[in-house]
Amino acid sequence: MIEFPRDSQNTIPSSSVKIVGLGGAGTNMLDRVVLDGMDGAEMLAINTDIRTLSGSVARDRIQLGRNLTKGLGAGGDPELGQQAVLEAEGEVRAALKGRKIVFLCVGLGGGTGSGAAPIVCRIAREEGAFVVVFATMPFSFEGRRRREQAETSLNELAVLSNALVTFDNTRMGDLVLAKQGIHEAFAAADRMISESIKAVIRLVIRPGLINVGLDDLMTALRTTRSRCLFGSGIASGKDRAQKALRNALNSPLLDQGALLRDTETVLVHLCGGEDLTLYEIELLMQSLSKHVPDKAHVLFGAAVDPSMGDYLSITMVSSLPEDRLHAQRTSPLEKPALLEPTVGFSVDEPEEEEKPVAVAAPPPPRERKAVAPAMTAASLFSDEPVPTIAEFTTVTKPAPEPAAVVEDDTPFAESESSPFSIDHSAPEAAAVDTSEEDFAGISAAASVSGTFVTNEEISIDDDDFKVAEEVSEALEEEDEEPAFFEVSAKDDAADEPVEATRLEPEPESEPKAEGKPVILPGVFDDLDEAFTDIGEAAAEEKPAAPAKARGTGKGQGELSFDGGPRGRFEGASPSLFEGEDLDVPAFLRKKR
Ligand SMILES: Nc1nc2c(ncn2[C@@H]2O[C@H](COP(=O)(O)OP(=O)(O)OP(=O)(O)O)[C@@H](O)[C@H]2O)c(=O)[nH]1
Repeated sequence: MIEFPRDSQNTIPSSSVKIVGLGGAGTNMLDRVVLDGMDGAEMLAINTDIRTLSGSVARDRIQLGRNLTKGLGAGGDPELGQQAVLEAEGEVRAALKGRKIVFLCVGLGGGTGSGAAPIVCRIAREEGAFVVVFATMPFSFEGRRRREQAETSLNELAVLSNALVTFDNTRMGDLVLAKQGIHEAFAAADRMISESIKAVIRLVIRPGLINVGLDDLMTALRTTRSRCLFGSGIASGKDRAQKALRNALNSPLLDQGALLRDTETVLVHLCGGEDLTLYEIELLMQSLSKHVPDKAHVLFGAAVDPSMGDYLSITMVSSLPEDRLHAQRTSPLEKPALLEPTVGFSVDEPEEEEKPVAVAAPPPPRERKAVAPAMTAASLFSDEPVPTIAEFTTVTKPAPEPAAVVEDDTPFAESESSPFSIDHSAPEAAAVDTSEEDFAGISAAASVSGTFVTNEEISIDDDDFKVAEEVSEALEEEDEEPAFFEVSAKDDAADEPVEATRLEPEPESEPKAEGKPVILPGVFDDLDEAFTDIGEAAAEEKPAAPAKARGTGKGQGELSFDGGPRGRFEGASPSLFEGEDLDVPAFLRKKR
């Protein structure tokens, strides 16, 4: 059923809207909103950390815990964050007084955000505001403690807020290439959150032909143990309605549209320029109805905004009970390879639509064998250019803990402010506690790595995706033995898929990693760098890098720069490309 709410009194004046950024992450999100340009709302930054606070572009700022934390952050302790906000309760209350709607942006997992968010939320509600919380959950690599702190705070916010929109940083991190830095992952998350906030604000404050009110928003975002689904898309030109809808359905928070299939209520808002026609609206709503259950309650709003020009935007907001969300996530995606990921509002680029997704593949000259490639399902969806040289590296599974995974709070506890300020590009700064054993394991693993070179681009079809998914799943299995895959390239012109066959570990004498470290795709650079530094140190007859950050370098004596270990390719005829033996690991070839 489609419902057309017509009560224009239900919308609120923009002067009554306040966007609050709380804690380090919240302040960064708020800054992103300000920098992206958001009219019609006041911005307020709240934090314990005076350094981050004073760097914020928000006009209004409140420092928490002046006496308690004395300008420093809460050091990852929510208890401290809670006491700090209670110290400034009067100031917070005064700043929120008279607001009709408050958007609270916060990164959960740290001390200030997790501890103070429920209290700020309560104060805003007591002041009569409708409170929408945008909260991020920590990356999985941040460790269990942060995740638990985030969950506790999230549960409180679910009860206290009117609407809760949750973003999983890990999930949004999938939007960037695995090898890109954590800054990129945070930036991608912030962009998406900023677009979501702007879309929701537009939805409720822009006067429309058919208005959407706060009660509609509340209906769409029921809070008790449910998570928000959100998608928005924008397009112009011919078929703009269809394209905008497709872009919205591609939003990662809708799991490429899959999550809508189980929803009960969807709020849909369209906005176009003065040439927006009823016919377009009807077409779009008809298409949307194919993606939601027949019984779904569709709340609909539309607005004409001359500044949209030829563009048409669609915003969809819904929610799904958490148990169904988990069930959905464990079921396989249906057509993932055909959909491109979008970050919040995506502008349709018709020329790029036809391009096949490209992935580097091994060349045909002779069938090559390699062990678990650094290829994940996420990397297949990335619209970043795909390299033509794909490095395939041994990936072994953890026992007991992966070397590159941080299980405690160390990197953030060490910093008084947002982890955003950590220089992750410096390997010494990263909390990679690589043991001697791990390092030996990594050397052994690296010695059997190979490199494939290709100039070809191949298109990915569903079968190829399944292969990638299988590889990806193997990488995620917790209690597995080392996962080895034989990867072969077939002739794409003949429309044959890339194949990856799981291999049973061979009992031969080849050195295998005993410590079973996980080499995550994102740490390849660091490892490569570590090897390079050790190689340089050896060449200059200097001691290798300090053991704490880099491992001890044990086993490096076996690595020779002349010829180099050939691992699995030992004895095979060399694969030469532009005078280089591709069977020798790349980091060794660099040193020649
Ligand atoms: N999206 C996004 N998430 C961030 C950013 N910085 C940190 N986070 C996430 O937010 C969580 C909380 O970090 P902060 O906001 O810096 O911590 P805090 O709430 O200020 O707490 P304290 O630092 O203990 O005072 C982290 O665990 C990260 O998962 C950011 O810039 N963007």
